[in-house]
Amino acid sequence: MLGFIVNPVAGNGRGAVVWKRLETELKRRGAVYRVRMTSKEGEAKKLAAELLQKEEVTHIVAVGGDGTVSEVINGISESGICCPFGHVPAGSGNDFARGHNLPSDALQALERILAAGKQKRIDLLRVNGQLAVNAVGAGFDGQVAKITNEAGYKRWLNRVRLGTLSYVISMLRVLVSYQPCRVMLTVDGKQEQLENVWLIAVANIPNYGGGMLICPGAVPDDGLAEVCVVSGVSRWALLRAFPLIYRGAHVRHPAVRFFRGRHIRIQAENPLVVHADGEVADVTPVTVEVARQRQVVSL
Ligand SMILES: Nc1ncnc2c1ncn2[C@@H]1O[C@H](COP(=O)(O)OP(=O)(O)OP(=O)(O)O)[C@@H](O)[C@H]1O
Repeated sequence: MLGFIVNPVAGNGRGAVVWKRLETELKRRGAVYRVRMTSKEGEAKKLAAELLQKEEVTHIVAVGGDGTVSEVINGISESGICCPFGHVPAGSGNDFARGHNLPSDALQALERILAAGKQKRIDLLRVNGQLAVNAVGAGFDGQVAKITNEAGYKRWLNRVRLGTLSYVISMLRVLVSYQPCRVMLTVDGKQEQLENVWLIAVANIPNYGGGMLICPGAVPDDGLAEVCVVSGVSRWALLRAFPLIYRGAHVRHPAVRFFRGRHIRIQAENPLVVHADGEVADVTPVTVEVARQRQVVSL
């Protein structure tokens, strides 16, 4: 039986709208399912584990954005029950859906899940005892995630359906004050001493932060993470180069380097904020490990 976890506020209310369409279709088909609506942050994780442990649910579907996907996958993992996962995107960024080529149309996504045709095992990233589905980042973007989640303007802008603008405001705030520092990056035992590092992004899929192609070579089921390091660039050169990331054209920029591996250790001169899928998860030093082929996804 399918169990749906719905975040009604995802995508500035799109979650509730998408669920109405899905519910109508499920009823039309006479499908048997369970549904739980989230009422606050962190609840999707608990609800996913409960559906698996207390109901006869065998397949969990997250309806929402990347935050909901991340919480549900962590809930499945903590339940100790192995189950296929499906996703109907209804968020603002929907990087997970993009990274796995899931249909953006809700009914098409549901159709694929119900057909239970193509399923694939995907890698996940483990950091500080939790799983990230898309990416882990340290430094500049960790700081952006931190101040956005703490900022009053995020709630206000979400209310007027301009949630993504809060990240742009935070990015500009961090850009003027951020102090790049020396980082020791160890990828599968190989050490690299890096100077004036702005950020280190460890990704399982190419896209990040609502469509930036930070790690264009990341493959979600190859057992490896792609690591993007931005270093040795001035504040203003970084700002000028920023739009390149939306096309993945930053790969040729001299300030950008890439690594690939399974076991990534980040140690920095100053403690750097670390985010996992946009939520603050830790500070450096930190280890990110590829949890190989951990989750079955309906595609
Ligand atoms: N009823 C609720 N009220 C407020 N926040 C909620 C509620 N239910 C879930 N949340 C929180 O909403 C946050 C955002 O959800 P989600 O990431 O799914 O949508 P999004 O931010 O619009 O999409 P994306 O991450 O793809 O940009 C999550 O961190 C989640 O914990």
